[in-house]
Amino acid sequence: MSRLSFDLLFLRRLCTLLRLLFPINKHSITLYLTGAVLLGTFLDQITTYFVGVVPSDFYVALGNRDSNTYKVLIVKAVLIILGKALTLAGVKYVTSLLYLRCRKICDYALHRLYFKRHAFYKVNNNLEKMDNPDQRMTQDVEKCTRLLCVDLIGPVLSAPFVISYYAYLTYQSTNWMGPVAILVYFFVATLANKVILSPIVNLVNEQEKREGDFRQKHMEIRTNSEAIAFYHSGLIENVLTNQKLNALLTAQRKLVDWRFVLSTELTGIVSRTAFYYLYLIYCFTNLINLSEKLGDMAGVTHRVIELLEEMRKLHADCLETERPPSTVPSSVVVMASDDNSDEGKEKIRRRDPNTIAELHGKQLIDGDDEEEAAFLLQGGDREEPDWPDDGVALTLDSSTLAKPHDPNSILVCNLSLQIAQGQNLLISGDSGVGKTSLFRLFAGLWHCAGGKVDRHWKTRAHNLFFVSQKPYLPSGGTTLRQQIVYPVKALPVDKDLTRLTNILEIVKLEYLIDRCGGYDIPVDWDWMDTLSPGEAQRLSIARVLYTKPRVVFLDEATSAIGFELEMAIYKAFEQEGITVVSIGYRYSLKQHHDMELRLTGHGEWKLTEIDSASIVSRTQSILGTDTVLSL
Ligand SMILES: Nc1ncnc2c1ncn2[C@@H]1O[C@H](COP(=O)(O)OP(=O)(O)OP(=O)(O)O)[C@@H](O)[C@H]1O
Repeated sequence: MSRLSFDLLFLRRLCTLLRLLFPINKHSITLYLTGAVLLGTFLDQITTYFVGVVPSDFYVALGNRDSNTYKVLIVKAVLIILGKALTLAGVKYVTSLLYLRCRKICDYALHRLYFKRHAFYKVNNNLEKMDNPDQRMTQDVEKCTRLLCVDLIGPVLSAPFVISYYAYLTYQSTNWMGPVAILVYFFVATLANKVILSPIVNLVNEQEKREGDFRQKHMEIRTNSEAIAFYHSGLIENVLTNQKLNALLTAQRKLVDWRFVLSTELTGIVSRTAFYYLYLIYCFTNLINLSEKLGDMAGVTHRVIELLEEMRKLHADCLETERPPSTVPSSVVVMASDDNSDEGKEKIRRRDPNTIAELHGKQLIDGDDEEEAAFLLQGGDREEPDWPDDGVALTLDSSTLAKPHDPNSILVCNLSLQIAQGQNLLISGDSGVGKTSLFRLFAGLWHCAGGKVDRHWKTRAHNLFFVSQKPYLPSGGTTLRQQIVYPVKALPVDKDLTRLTNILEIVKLEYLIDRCGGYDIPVDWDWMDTLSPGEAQRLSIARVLYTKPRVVFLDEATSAIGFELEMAIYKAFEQEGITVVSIGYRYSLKQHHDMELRLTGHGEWKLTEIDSASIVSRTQSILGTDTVLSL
């Protein structure tokens, strides 16, 4: 790991961060908020000055026994205290709004790069040297923006003025009341804190929970990155993750609003005790504290901007240029509705920004990512012409596959093969020999060490559908419909219900309809934890039957399902005209395939035709004729 410190690299990264958070244009809300913070800090300093000098006026009036001046001073003091309370609370409120805005901008920008194409797969699978990207996007971004907006911006920008001014005043006067007042302030403020803070405990609790949910979502993406990458569903995950972020920010906003009330009351007490000649000491102490915070910020800024830079590089070099044009991934979030109306298509063609916001959540940075906008807006538009189609999905031409970062560790050597519609292929071989890695190559997640892969179709779910070894079911609040139609985004469409029920009957999961209270009720249990491995596999198969891809890639996708149901599932694939490429060990699987590619280790392989008739008779002899014929 590279050593990060407070150096030129930090300054460069700080500039990147500032450019991201404070874009210089007339719509830049963060710039306006920073202006408001500065104005508030300035006003706060003025009121602090008056709070400091008003006691001395009282001394003069009391010494002269001047009751008229004393009365005027009382009114003046009350106004000053109110002013101080308001400015301090105002500064706190505006800095908190600035922090929330900056956090949102920073996380949205990182999410956009993270979920675009397969960046999340690369950064999570050690294909790029990047530790804990999830922590960088959650905790580190939070800390970095909080330190910058809440702790540093106001004091750093106003420090030169405040220090020189109070240095001048201290030089001119002295007063023994200072330490006593500070002590009184300390006791009163502590007492007031204790009483007034109680109601916000619940809000803090909620905020912590939301923080945990947000982190958990990123953990989920990290753990299931391969499955999600196979689904090419980065964009729907982006939407789901932003939902968690927004729930967290809403909880934080409530807290900020409450603290606004709180600080208005507290500052009424606080402001009674400021003295300008002690203020200088306070300012210096503050600056010493700030240097500590600046150090903290340097650490997290390195981590956050390093991730941003790495992902930008990844998109610039690897994901775009290392692929032939036909392999540009097309992670499209398609709406699971039959919105084939002319109006719907027209909206999509026009790239209506409201449609994007409606479907995918509003992105803060408009950006000029034409390619991304095109992907997002192609939803449902299946009439768009594909590439020339001769029924061949993929061609491997003398392809050599090796483990990432280890070109000498060859898994498959010089393989020439075509994946074509109507030709079911079984891939077999011992554990760890490279079967799943071949799927990674087919899906464009890994690249060839030699030879080439030609993709004849766009990598979309309705063309090529990958079902990974470990089923992936998005967690919390997900409806049954969303689980079935994944990776497209679910919309309640009544006319789909019969079809969904038929599919659930094929995979024998119809009881889930009752258990979930229908198709469109968000369930409050975790799908992965609650469903058995066999049920999770059957739900993954239901997705295939819903999507009806031209070719499905099944990585031991029926390993936890009984023989009879497996037969029924393969029969359903055949009826739907879905070509199957399976990885599996079971002998009985052979009868559903035309060819077998056997990986024998050390890069060697054997491609043979399968004699289905002899397989069926052998399976019959093992399982009994009646069982097989009845299917
Ligand atoms: N990201 C990675 N980086 C380096 N090596 C990897 C990575 N992913 C997998 N491998 C290694 O590549 C080899 C092939 O893995 P693969 O998952 O293709 O095996 P498999 O044949 O599908 O095994 P199984 O039948 O047990 O699922 C294994 O030795 C595995 O440890």
